[in-house]
Amino acid sequence: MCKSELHSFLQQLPKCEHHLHLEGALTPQLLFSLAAKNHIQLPKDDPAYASPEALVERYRKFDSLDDFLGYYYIGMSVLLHAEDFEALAWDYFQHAANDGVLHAEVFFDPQAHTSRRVSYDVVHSGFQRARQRAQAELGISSELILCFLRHLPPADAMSTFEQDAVLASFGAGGVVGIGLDSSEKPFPPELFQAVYSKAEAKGLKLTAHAGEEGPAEYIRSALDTLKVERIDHGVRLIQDPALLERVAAKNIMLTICPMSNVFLKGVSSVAELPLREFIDAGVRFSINSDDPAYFGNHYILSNYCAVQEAFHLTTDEWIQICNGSIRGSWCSEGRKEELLARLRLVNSDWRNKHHA
Ligand SMILES: Nc1ncnc2[nH]cnc12
Ligand SMILES: [Zn+2]
Repeated sequence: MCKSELHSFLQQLPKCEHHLHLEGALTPQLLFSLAAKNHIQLPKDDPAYASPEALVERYRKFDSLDDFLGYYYIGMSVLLHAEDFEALAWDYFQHAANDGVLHAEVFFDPQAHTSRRVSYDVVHSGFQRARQRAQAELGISSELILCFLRHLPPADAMSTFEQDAVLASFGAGGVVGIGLDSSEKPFPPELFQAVYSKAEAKGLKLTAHAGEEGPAEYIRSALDTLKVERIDHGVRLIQDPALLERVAAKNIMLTICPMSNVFLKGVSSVAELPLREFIDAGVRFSINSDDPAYFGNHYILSNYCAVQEAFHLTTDEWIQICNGSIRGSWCSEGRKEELLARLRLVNSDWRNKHHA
């Protein structure tokens, strides 16, 4: 629970999450229980794997994206069966529901599983079951975004994209778009132009991580060469005023992850993020949790609260942020209307209570 007076308002806002790695929702508790169930030996030479508590302590000391990614890829080695992927995603959706998420567009990393001989169908079917359950039991609509790992060769991304099971999951299979993640430097977006161009031809939505640790130039390249309509993170946009103006004019949405940036030492506190500058320049952004199980259990509401405590936004500014985040979502127009109606209701309730 955050300290802000606006906590109940922030809780009730109809949230859309656009930047959440399902594998990053693997809590140390679930990690250890799946390791035991699946007889996976966790690294013996790293004291962090002595217990879930020791792992939580280690996660507090990440010093960079790559330091985190080392643990992220070891963590997911416990996921073997469709029911494991389902349990992982279901755990996330329950947190999301508690935090007032009504729509979630979630990333997953197929190459990190197929390279361990876990088939795409196993991964996808587990996530699908959790998505259906989230819709039926929690009222959360969701989409999947298939991410390519940029530290692997672009040819690997292409051969993943072209697998029959992958192609079959686009559209009705819940995969609405593609993304690009993992170590940002030295893997500039343009390396992946060919696979993005194929995805565009299939009508998929396009996004990419850029400007998290990498330079603003990576944001420009993601826009120019990959033709993305969103940028994941994008905080380094502040270093290039002309590009910032272009992003604002084109209504490109940044999917910002405040607590992730603090945990991975991109900034020393949330207050250091250029959010005031983005708001003043008309840059659209949504607020997200990235890998909450690795970043102090800061799910989306906790990220909203951290932003409020750092920037003291007005309720009108929050309504603006949520409005942009709904409009920038990749759900149907009908679903957007439902979410916007909910937002109007929260706004009018708040006004009635506080301006009566
Ligand atoms: N924050 C992040 N940046 C890049 N790749 C990731 N994969 C999971 N989380 C990530
Ligand atoms: Zn991310």
